[in-house]
Amino acid sequence: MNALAATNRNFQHAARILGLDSKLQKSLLIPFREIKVECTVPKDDSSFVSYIGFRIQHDNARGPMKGGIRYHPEVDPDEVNALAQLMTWKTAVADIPYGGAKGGIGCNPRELSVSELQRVTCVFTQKIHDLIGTHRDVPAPDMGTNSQTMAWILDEYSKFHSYSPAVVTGKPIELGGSLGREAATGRGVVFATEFLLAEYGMSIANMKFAIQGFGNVGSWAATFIHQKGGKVVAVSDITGAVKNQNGIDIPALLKHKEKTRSLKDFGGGDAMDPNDLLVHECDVLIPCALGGVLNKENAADVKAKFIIEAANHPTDPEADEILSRKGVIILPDIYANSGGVTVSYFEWVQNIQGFMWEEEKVNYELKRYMKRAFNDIKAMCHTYNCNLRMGAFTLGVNKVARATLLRGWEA
Ligand SMILES: NC(=O)C1=CN([C@@H]2O[C@H](COP(=O)(O)OP(=O)(O)OC[C@H]3O[C@@H](n4cnc5c(N)ncnc54)[C@H](O)[C@@H]3O)[C@@H](O)[C@H]2O)C=CC1
Ligand SMILES: O=C(O)CCC(=O)C(=O)O
Repeated sequence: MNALAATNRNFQHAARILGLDSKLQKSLLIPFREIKVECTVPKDDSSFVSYIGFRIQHDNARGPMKGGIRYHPEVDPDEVNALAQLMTWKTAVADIPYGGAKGGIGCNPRELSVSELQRVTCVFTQKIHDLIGTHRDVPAPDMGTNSQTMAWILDEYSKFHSYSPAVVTGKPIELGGSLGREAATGRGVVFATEFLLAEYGMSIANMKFAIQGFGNVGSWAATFIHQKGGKVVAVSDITGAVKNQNGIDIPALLKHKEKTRSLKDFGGGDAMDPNDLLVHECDVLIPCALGGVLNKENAADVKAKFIIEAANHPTDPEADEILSRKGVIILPDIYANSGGVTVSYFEWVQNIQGFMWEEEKVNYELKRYMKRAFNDIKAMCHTYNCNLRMGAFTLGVNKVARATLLRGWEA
């Protein structure tokens, strides 16, 4: 099932539970605006290459639209649309004053030089600069992009408008980025994991974790789990996978990856087939890479008792049903990975105030927001007798529906 169909299905299920008016349901699903642009840039060898870029602005009932920009060869409009919609529910679950958006360019950043990436980013920004803005739509990093990408967007945007650091978040600290944003999604994932495990009288120490993806989110999540005494028994990324039943030395793996840009040939574990990571023996599985990786082909073979959705939309609805029948507890993406956008919100607030917070304050507030959202989701699960995904969806959809109605929406 494609990402958009799956996301719509979860939304419709939540809307039915909430008893939302059918016309309002339809209106909430249709994106506010869909932008598709062609980005042609010279390569370093002077030949030209063209990419399609998207920015889908899903909803702005609760505030400016917010969400990352992804550079990946598989970016397609339906997937960006689904990810934009997920941002709308995520910002509502986190209770931060934003709507949802997402962007993407269908390129492979691993095959482009730094100057080629800069040119693609600048052309994309030239095409969308009129439609983003501090109080309109605020991009951030996602897969394949990082603080440098945000610095280029900020620079290009500022050529058309006044200098506006709050037009993007996830920036370098030197340009008004927030302390703690780089690690925030992984840190939030680990807070969320602790809150969930505590419900079952468990903690991270000595539990076994398997992590798919070792980029921004995966590497920070692995680092914090390792620090808290959890055993990361398997890690994979696009270059390969490594396992060690006694727990991988994560700082050593980070050093190896920094040196070789790969997980291959790491001395502190055995190589494994990356396709086996999701069904590896562990207590907690944390997908931190692509969407749709848990599906009807592999769900029955998952060994984990808990799945923490650090990636966006890693579990399709068929897998959801299979896993639920097996008794696997899934902490959904729109809550589990909301630490990133929550600290993006803190960054935006700091930029608007022209003030910088200490990192301790950022991390303290992040934990507080994540705890509140967890309790709010639990309350919805209790009210509607539903699982955590529907608890999070009903929480998010209800807030957006109420804001839409209060602003005067009429059928
Ligand atoms: N960066 C952020 O603040 C946030 C990211 N997310 C989500 O987290 C996920 C990861 O994002 P980032 O860490 O930022 O991206 P990233 O680009 O820093 O890292 C992605 C990782 O996934 C790996 N990967 C790609 N294809 C793979 C495959 N087929 N098998 C195994 N690994 C594969 C890459 O090698 C890399 O290690 C995405 O789903 C993203 O939407 C969600 C919320 C915020
Ligand atoms: O930090 C942000 O604004 C958005 C991060 C993001 O794209 C996501 O949560 O999926």
